[in-house]
Amino acid sequence: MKTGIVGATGYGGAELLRILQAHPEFSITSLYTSSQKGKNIEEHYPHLTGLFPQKLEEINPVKMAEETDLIFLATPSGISSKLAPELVENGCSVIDLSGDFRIKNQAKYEQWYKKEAADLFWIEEAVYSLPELNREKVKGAKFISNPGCYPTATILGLAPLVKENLLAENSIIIDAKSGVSGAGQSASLATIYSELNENLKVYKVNQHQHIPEIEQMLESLGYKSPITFQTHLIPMTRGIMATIYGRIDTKITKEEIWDLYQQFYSDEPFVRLRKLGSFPTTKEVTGSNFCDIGLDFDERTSRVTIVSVIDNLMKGAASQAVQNANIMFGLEETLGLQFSPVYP
Ligand SMILES: NC(=O)C1=CN([C@@H]2O[C@H](COP(=O)(O)OP(=O)(O)OC[C@H]3O[C@@H](n4cnc5c(N)ncnc54)[C@H](OP(=O)(O)O)[C@@H]3O)[C@@H](O)[C@H]2O)C=CC1
Ligand SMILES: CC(=O)N[C@@H](CCC(=O)OP(=O)(O)O)C(=O)O
Repeated sequence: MKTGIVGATGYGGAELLRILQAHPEFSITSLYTSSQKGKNIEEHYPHLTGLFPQKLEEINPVKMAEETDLIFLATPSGISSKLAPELVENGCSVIDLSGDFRIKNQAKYEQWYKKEAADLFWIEEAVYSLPELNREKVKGAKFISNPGCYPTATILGLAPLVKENLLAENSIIIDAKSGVSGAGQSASLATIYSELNENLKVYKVNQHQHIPEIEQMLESLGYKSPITFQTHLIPMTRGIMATIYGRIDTKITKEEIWDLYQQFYSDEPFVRLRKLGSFPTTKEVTGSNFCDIGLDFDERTSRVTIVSVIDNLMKGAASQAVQNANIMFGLEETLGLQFSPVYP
């Protein structure tokens, strides 16, 4: 399949290049840029020296749709809302890694992203796909909206309990931490070494744009109340840890909760559960498409603690996008994604 990437010079795009280089079905034929036309990707990323001969081309949706079967949009929010519809209309399949088509309510998108929403028709056309929860909708789809990084870790951590309606109203609190690559490649004061090194920062308190995405998905699974969701920047390059708390009012034991998770994820190739009372670290999923989950239940407080980790650039972005591409094209879901995490 002829495959193109827009935003290959960014971090998510670079991970797409790494994964697709070894993929047996998706062949990278074209790379597109808004700022580096005519250059080779190795001028931007020396670690890719000698690997991708094609020059970066300018963005022209009609031409792109003629040249490729599938385009990954690894662009900032506010870009794909314009680009994706033209590509799909011209017959190209699209997977958008940005937030532009995830939130199905335009007013909510504008409130949280502080940007103009995409056209409602195209928001509805885009299939939001967290494969473990809605892969059926993806088969044969032409246009996929890939989930956000924090939502992936959070929703996978909560889904088994939410689907069983076990969490009390207004009881979910998510304390999430991300490595700095989550902010992309462009430098900002918050992410430079001297600001971040040996430091821990909370940011976007009660204002994170992933709140409506998580709430939308939890609502579709049956949890109707708002969540408390806070994010922290931690001095490491990659990884997200979402530590999730919720209250369970039904009489239940921790072993029963763990059994529920085991059953829910028993056939999932990319969700790994730790033994009851053991918890994953971010390094244990680095460079992979895994989401690792550990949990405990405190019978004194009736509170469950769930720890869910992913690599933000992989299961949180690029490798999940490839998982979606595999499903879209009727391929084995794990194709090109069966590699171990990078450790240590
Ligand atoms: N980083 C992460 O962990 C995650 C990121 N995402 C989302 O994925 C997308 C990409 O993120 P990330 O790779 O981190 O971001 P980066 O900032 O690292 O890269 C984004 C790329 O987009 C391209 N770009 C910038 N402006 C435009 C434009 N006007 N038109 C077309 N392309 C443009 C740039 O490439 P060029 O200059 O060559 O055009 C740039 O390299 C974002 O929407 C992000 O929110 C989602 C989940 C996790
Ligand atoms: C560490 C860091 O800054 N992370 C980013 C991740 C967001 C992202 O990837 O943007 P989307 O809304 O397109 O998913 C943030 O918190 O805003």
